Amino acid sequence: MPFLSLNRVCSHLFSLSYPLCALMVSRRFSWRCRAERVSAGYSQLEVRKVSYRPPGTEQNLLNQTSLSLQEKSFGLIFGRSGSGKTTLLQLLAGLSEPTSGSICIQKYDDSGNPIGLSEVLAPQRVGIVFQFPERYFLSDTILEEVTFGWPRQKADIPLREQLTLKLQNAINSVGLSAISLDKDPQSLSGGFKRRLALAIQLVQTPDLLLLDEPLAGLDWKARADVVNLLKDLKKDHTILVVSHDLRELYPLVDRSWRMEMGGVLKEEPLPV
Ligand SMILES: Nc1ncnc2c1ncn2[C@@H]1O[C@H](COP(=O)(O)OP(=O)(O)OP(=O)(O)O)[C@@H](O)[C@H]1O
Repeated sequence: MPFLSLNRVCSHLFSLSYPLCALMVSRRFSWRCRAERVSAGYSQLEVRKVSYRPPGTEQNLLNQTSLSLQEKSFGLIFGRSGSGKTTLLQLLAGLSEPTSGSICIQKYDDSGNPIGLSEVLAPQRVGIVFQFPERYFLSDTILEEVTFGWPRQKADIPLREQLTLKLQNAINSVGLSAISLDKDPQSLSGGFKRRLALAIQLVQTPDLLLLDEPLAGLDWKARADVVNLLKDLKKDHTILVVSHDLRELYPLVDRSWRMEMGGVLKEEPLPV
């Protein structure tokens, strides 16, 4: 199969002509820019006194955990193995329910005053990349992997337009646009597999991106590559990472917390 450009892919995927795809994408970009210019204030992820005890067990894995993370900033949770870091990410992603406490998004005006009530963080607004995400790739091509579960021929024009834009944004933002989308995901290098794992989440346009040990198992070159990518993604996304690789991620970090054994979270500068 020849190299598939993004425009070609869009038309192939949704049965549209290339000029129509290009028009849809450029129109959407101009709407987006206009919408961004008028926005004011900011929103913040707020975890409020969350405790978690798995059903049928006697012990809390998380105890009165609280944190807040402003949009478009980078938070890092570190701490000993088994302290509860991944458990917290799972709660944020909606994979388990807190036993008590709340996880929400609060909006603020430019002076830092809360606007209205906080909203519960819906699972569909969160993207999570697990440790070693490449182990969960299912498809034969990058395109199928990123668009897994999408409607094919039957989608109406507005939906096709929306999906085309999402695909283009996700592929561009992780730097995969120079790679043929018909490539087998398993043939990619370690660093590019991580890029693909991020694109799979970004295509859903999440408000919050959660990453569990994003540098684990990569060689030094791929690690540097992923750190640079995260630095770029931070400009447009709110990112919360669990990692032991403190030195490499240090330059990106806006806020950090230590998870102590027993699931107690404390805000603390990185010990590097
Ligand atoms: N469903 C469950 N039921 C009971 N115990 C659990 C459950 N899930 C996790 N645990 C335990 O909770 C503790 C915290 O696990 P978690 O994976 O969150 O730790 P972690 O800090 O992410 O560790 P690591 O850095 O090794 O990934 C561990 O002791 C784990 O065995």
